[in-house]
Amino acid sequence: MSSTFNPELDESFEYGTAHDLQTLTVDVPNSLSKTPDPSKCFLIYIHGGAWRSPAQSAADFDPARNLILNTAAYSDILPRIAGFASINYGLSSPSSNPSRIPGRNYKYPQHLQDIRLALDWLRERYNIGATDGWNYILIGHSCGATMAFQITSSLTPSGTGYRSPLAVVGIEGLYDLPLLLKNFPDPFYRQFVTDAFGDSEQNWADWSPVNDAKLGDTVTSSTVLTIAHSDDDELVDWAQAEAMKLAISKCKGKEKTLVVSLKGSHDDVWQKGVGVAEAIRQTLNKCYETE
Ligand SMILES: N[C@@H](CC(=O)c1ccccc1NC=O)C(=O)O
Repeated sequence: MSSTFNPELDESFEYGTAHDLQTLTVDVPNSLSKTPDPSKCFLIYIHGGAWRSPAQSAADFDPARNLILNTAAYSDILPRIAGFASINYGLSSPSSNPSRIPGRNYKYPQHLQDIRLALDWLRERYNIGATDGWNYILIGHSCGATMAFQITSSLTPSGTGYRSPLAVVGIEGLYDLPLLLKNFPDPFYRQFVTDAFGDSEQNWADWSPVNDAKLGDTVTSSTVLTIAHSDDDELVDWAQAEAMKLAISKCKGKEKTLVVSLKGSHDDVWQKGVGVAEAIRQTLNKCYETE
């Protein structure tokens, strides 16, 4: 018997009907059992793009997924992977020129509500993430990393019908929005934060994962929290990763914190795929290291 993952289904589905970005792509074996195999987990990706770039989408996960599936260098982690999913979600638009297209003028927490709908859909359809369901790892790039951590603290309290993710992987993530704006005075940064979160600076701090007191109460002590960042990132600095490391060190799961140093520019890490794939490899190895 080969343990190699052989995707039979690579499809786009609608997880909602409010607009055309409520879709996700799924890549799983057709015969996937509802009964989970505890030696495997699902990889669920949340793309970046500053909550508003029309150029980024669920397809951002393709280069890393293809590397993992087709490159001998990743054959060590392939047996751990039950499938891949990648989520599209509604976007913001410049407040100076608001879009009239449905799903293009989002304000927080609408983006996050779409992520939750997508996860609910995966849970209903494939039993991914249900209390008795498949294990999963949430992976996010840039603002996708922000949302991966934000959504985790609403999924994990008992009674939600979800199990804790095996890991949360933040790549080139935004974790402390006031600090980001302080370190990057270019008006573009303030603009995209305002477009997504409105004018209230308090709101920016409240939504920053570094200030999420619930994260530590909700993840289990075995949840791996990965902060991956590249020295070559020209758009987001290490100060974000450092701030999140400090915040995580106060969590119950701190012994499972993993810091991964990547190479390549902010967008190289997903466009070339090596950075995202490498963060996933190290995370999976950490998740299963005690076996
Ligand atoms: N390529 C994006 C820029 C972008 O995504 C970005 C820029 C600075 C800091 C973070 C960013 N994205 C995070 O999700 C754009 O064209 O809007």
